[in-house]
Amino acid sequence: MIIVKIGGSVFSDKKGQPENFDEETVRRIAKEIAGFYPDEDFIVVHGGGSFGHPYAKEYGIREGLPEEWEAANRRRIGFTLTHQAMLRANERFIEVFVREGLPAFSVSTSSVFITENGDVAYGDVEVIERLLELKFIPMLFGDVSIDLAKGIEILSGDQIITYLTKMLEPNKVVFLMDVDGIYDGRPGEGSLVQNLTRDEIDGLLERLNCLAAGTDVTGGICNKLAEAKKIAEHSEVWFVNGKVPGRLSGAIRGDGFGTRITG
Ligand SMILES: Nc1ncnc2c1ncn2[C@@H]1O[C@H](COP(=O)(O)OP(=O)(O)OP(=O)(O)O)[C@@H](O)[C@H]1O
Ligand SMILES: C=C(C)CCOP(=O)(O)O
Repeated sequence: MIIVKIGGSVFSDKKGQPENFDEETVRRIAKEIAGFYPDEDFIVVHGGGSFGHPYAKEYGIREGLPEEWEAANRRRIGFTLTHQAMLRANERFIEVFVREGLPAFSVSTSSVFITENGDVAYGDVEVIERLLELKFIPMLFGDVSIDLAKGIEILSGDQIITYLTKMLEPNKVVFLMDVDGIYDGRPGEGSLVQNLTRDEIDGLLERLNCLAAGTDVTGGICNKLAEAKKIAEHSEVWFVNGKVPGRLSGAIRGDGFGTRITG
């Protein structure tokens, strides 16, 4: 089984118009997956991109539910609007995958996971397991979540993958981004790290100025690397450029170009 994360930076321009969707790129990614399906089982998780992130930021979802009624109700509205935006993104993905003959089936993240400060505290993976047995491609997405500590939260696609990896033990996890992999510095300034062991991640996190690296509400590259450290305990992890044809296929085959993290 392979878990593929389609990052928000791959399927949309996060600084562009709200809800812009790069259908061409998503179609090409679907075609690459179709080259390995059904011999290989897949779970696909997509990020928020220009769909969920603007609402999450505008309504301060990560700050949780305040005591005061008016402020809390504004945030409840924002919670719903963020989720609806993610459902619209998800619908676009499902349409493209189905058109390519792939039985992608939407699993609404906020209905199957409960978080505690943004990490999954409880998740029902049985539906996902059954879908896989029946040869579907479960498709999840970064979403809002009911949170045990804060009332409400954002659940990043990256955190979902950590949980799924622990529970389902895939052979490989591939993160698609809009750069060639993990850089030892900012992309364009640092060099591409092609091979990384789990033990080397802490040092890299220290060398990267994590506060400046990501601008979205779920922590950008630093969060991704921190999650990759947990994921690499159970599975090989790849970070590759989802905008470049063939890179996903290379990671799936194991001879790809990007960053490969081993345990
Ligand atoms: N050292 C680094 N290595 C790789 N990418 C980096 C680094 N520093 C900053 N970045 C930026 O991080 C971005 C990827 O993180 P981002 O959170 O946007 O990922 P994503 O998975 O595509 O998005 P989303 O969280 O919306 O799904 C890249 O576009 C890149 O410019
Ligand atoms: C902002 C929302 C709703 C989802 C965030 O998921 P991510 O883009 O995978 O971090």
